[in-house]
Amino acid sequence: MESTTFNEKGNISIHTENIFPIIKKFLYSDHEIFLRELVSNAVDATQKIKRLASIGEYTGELGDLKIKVSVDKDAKTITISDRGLGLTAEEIKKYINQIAFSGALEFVEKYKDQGVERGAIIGQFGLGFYSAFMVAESVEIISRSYQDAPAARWVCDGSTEFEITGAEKEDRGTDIILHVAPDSEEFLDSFRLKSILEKYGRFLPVEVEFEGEVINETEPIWTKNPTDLTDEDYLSFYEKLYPFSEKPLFWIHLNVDYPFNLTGILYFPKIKNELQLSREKIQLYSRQVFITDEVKDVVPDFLMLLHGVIDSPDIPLNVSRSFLQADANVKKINGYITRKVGDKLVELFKADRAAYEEKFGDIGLFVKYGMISDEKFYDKTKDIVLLKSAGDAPYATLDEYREKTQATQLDKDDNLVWLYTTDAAKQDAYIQSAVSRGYDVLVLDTIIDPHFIGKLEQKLEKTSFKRVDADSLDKLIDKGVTVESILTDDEKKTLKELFESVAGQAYTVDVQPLSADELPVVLTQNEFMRRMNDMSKAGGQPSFFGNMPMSYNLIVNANHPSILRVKNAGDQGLAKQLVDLALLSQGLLSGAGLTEFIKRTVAGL
Ligand SMILES: Nc1ncnc2c1ncn2[C@@H]1O[C@H](COP(=O)(O)OP(=O)(O)OP(=O)(O)O)[C@@H](O)[C@H]1O
Repeated sequence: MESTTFNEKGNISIHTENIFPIIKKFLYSDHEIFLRELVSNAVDATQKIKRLASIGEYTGELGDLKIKVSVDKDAKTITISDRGLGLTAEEIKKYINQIAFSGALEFVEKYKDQGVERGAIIGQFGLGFYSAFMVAESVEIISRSYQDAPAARWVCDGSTEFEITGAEKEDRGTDIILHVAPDSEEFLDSFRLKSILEKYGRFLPVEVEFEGEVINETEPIWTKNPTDLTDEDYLSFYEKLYPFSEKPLFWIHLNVDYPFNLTGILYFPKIKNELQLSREKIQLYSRQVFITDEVKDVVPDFLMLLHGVIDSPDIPLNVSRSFLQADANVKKINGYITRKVGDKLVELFKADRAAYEEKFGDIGLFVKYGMISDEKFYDKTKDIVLLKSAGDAPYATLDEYREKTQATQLDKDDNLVWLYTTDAAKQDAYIQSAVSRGYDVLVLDTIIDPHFIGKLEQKLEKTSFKRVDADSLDKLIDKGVTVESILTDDEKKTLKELFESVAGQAYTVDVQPLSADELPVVLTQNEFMRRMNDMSKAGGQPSFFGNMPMSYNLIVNANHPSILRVKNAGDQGLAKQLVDLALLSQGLLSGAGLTEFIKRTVAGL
């Protein structure tokens, strides 16, 4: 067969009339973004003229550099005016007519040897200007360059045709005039316009004036040197970002310029309840332009609980989510933030343990969440995570707690068993009997704790966790001591049947010889089954275990005097009473069962 021998190279051609509507429609999902883009361009133009002046390329007066935004409802126009470097007719043709040819990048390239860093200039894609067409049916540029050239006027109605002519303009700088399209007249509302300006431009580095008022703060504290700032500065900035919030516990000033650029301040909020967690969010900025408060992919999940500001020109902004997740810079930023937060916590712990302990109620959630979700964070914070015991014992670190329990809570195989309660009030009876045996009981009652327990079991050698009601005391920490049974196997069988008939089918009955100091009947929940059940409830997904009812065991203490009485007299009434007491201590006796129990008890008084 003859082989094909095509070999041709060429350029793929794009027809602008096809691509233009796509840019207009889909470049940004949110139409209000046009204002962010145009004001950013004005900021860039202003920064550029300042830079040119500072390196002696521009020797004229800089004058008032305020950017002015105005709206004319009758003429249906929005105007953005700057006193930046301006554009000559040639430059308009070059930078504006060529979509995706960014003058910003070219400027940085040209002047980088004279100290212009990438970070000073916002634009990077050469697309932002066209977002104007999302809201305007035609756009005018009237500009006068700082260079000796006549002013120029460019008009385009959103088709691929444009017109460029001379213009009258005294001042250096650029006016962008949007002739707002009928379907976008909402943007002619000055409240709306002002709120968009404030949202995106609140911390822009050049003053922006709207209706006679400067709407921004040009030097927000995250751009300053931490040594020049006081606690008051940080607190009042927090108040500005999140009015009416409680004071944050502490904060971290982020500042890195290699291998990526990032500044910001992260605050640890005081958490009042777990539901409120995601209400106030971290705000993401790029060169002081607000981008979003959906920082999901930029900030590690567990740090979403924090508040504050992150500013980085290295986060790709105009691209899709999936790209963001895969972006190497974003990954590095994630790692950096995680490390900084870990460092700060260690520093607080070391500097003043008492103060750290006081805050731990609030920050415990971050620390545990972080330890679960990030190995490096686990390593960093494993020595400063604190455990709290029931009663009034002080907080202990993992090592301290190991030391504390080593002598008393080792089982026969040398495994350390850490007992815990998920509800100290409900499980009080169990806690008290464990404590009277000389055991310690941890309080692990937050939503994150089941996962935290799982993580610790995976990381700590020969250590397991059991909830205080998971078994009889003798079995919770199995010391391998066999308690002799007073009863024969036959007698135990009889007792088992008797208790089964009294307890009903919901409970499995197990007759065991336990120490005499244990209760006559204890209701327990197998640790493994209970965890499976809890997990599937928390995950909201039906699972194999989730579909099964909670399983409870009634452990009958074959060595308890009351049980011997039940056996000797075949006393069903006493058996019922003992079972009800066990149910009561788990909060499982209610309704008719409870009423009967009360009646029976009162009658016996
Ligand atoms: N107000 C202005 N004054 C002077 N030059 C401007 C002005 N607005 C736009 N330009 C020039 O036009 C170019 C293209 O602007 P455009 O907003 O499309 O892209 P960009 O700002 O470079 O990048 P991005 O897409 O990230 O905004 C700019 O790089 C700049 O050179």
